[in-house]
Amino acid sequence: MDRVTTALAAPAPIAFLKGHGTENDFVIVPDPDNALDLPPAVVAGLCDRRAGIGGDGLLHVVRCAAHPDARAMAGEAEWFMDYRNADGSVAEMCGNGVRVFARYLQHAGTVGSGDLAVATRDGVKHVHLDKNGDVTVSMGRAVLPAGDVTVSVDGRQWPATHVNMGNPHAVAFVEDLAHAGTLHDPPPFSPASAYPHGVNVEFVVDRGPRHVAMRVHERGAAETRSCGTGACAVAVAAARRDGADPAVTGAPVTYTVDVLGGRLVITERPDGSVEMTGPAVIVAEGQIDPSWIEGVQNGHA
Ligand SMILES: N[C@@H](CCC[C@H](N)C(=O)O)C(=O)O
Repeated sequence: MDRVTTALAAPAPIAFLKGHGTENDFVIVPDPDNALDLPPAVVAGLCDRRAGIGGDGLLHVVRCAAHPDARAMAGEAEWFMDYRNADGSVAEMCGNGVRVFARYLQHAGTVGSGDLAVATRDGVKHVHLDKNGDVTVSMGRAVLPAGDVTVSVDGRQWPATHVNMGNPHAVAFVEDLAHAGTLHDPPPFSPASAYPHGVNVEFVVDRGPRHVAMRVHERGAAETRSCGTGACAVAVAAARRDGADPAVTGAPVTYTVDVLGGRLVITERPDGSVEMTGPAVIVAEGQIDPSWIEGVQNGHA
């Protein structure tokens, strides 16, 4: 009798890319039809710098029409940035991420240079892509909720400005960026009710007229070398501290924000919209072994 051998089809490898914007780095997972299961443990595993690929976050690239959180935006944008922090949590928005997301679409040949709409959990963002140069994103308006907030590190305490850029930020002006310490842990803030879902905390010093430098502890990650929404929050907080409000004067205000991984330029316009310009780089492409993902899901990767 003939033996019939049934070959089990091996699960297909999953494509990924690695990219960064001012050294805020991301694992990019193209998944146009939203076919992949990416639970928090898998995202955290992929972002792990020793056991995984490594990144401050993950950009899941999905068509709006295929994702329940983005379907309503499908008329305005084809692509949805399903952003995840390195610990697997979901965030509303990522400023460096949206530039890298757009650069990926250009790199893949999906879009050319020029203007592009990208859907995010904070709505549709309009991006302008230079062929090889910087990427500019219209980030929407900054909201500055009233109320006093303080943040502290190693027994030092500072008043902070609460700025919402779609995601929450506490911006503290300090005398020296070294005062933020190692930033291994999230800086405690007060009152506890100010940020029920956690917060990104920026520490800022002046470098010159309309020029500041910052360090950041990102919610769901750790200290990162840059944060785009954070740089926007910092620019708006610095402008208000310096008595500049484009909505009052009718003139745009531009700040240069130095981050550990480079430089971002932020302009606030009289209509309140905030524009960010900075680099976005694709570094590598590869394949994820599906059996590794299975191991992470079963807790033994
Ligand atoms: N790195 C990002 C912000 C990512 C999200 C943030 N950690 C949050 O939880 O809000 C940026 O460039 O804006």
